[in-house]
Amino acid sequence: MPSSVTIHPSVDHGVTAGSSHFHGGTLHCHCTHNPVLVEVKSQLAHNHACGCTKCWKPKGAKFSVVGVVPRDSVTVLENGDKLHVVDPSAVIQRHACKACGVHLFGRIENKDHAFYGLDFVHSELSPEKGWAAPEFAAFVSSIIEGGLAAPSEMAGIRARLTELGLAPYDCLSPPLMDALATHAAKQKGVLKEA
Ligand SMILES: N[C@@H](CCC(=O)N[C@@H](CSCO)C(=O)NCC(=O)O)C(=O)O
Ligand SMILES: [Zn+2]
Ligand SMILES: [Zn+2]
Repeated sequence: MPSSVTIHPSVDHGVTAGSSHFHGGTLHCHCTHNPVLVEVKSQLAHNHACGCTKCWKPKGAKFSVVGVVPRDSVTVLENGDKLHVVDPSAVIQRHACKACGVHLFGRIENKDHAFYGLDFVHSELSPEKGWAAPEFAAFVSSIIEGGLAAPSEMAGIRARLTELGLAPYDCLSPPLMDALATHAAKQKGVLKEA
């Protein structure tokens, strides 16, 4: 089902299923000389296309594709001195290569955050096959904010995402939004038990 509406190179020709026997691999930045090398000893969870302005996207892509792994499964193996945190004030501390700009991992350091303990990683940076497929599209309207789409294009983009099996949301997926809300309700002591 090819389309003139592009999302991200890894999904534009269809979403590739992941392997249930896959347990991680390596991530490499785009530097040809002394690339940053990161090991991820875990399969991805909640892999998704993200339209937000903060996530790293390959050149020409409207969306990022990003998933989460336990932070303890992430190890910088080579050239870690090239990494810097793109926005220290952001909830997700994105560690990017200063030379090529690729984001190697995004870490949540706020212990009170619902997703504390998880790192956001881009499996397209890995030569290994078997990473879990993206399951939905998040922050779709944010591509307008990022100057990557005109409002008039949004119906076609959402239709293409739906055709690819990536349900389009303007935040995270309902289960993840419920997890954030549940965490907040617990912190406020107002969680209603079913
Ligand atoms: N409209 C804003 C939204 C940015 C945003 O909230 N991004 C989410 C999802 S990023 C991964 O899916 C988020 O968690 N942000 C926290 C952070 O990025 O630190 C925009 O587009 O910038
Ligand atoms: Zn680099
Ligand atoms: Zn994002």
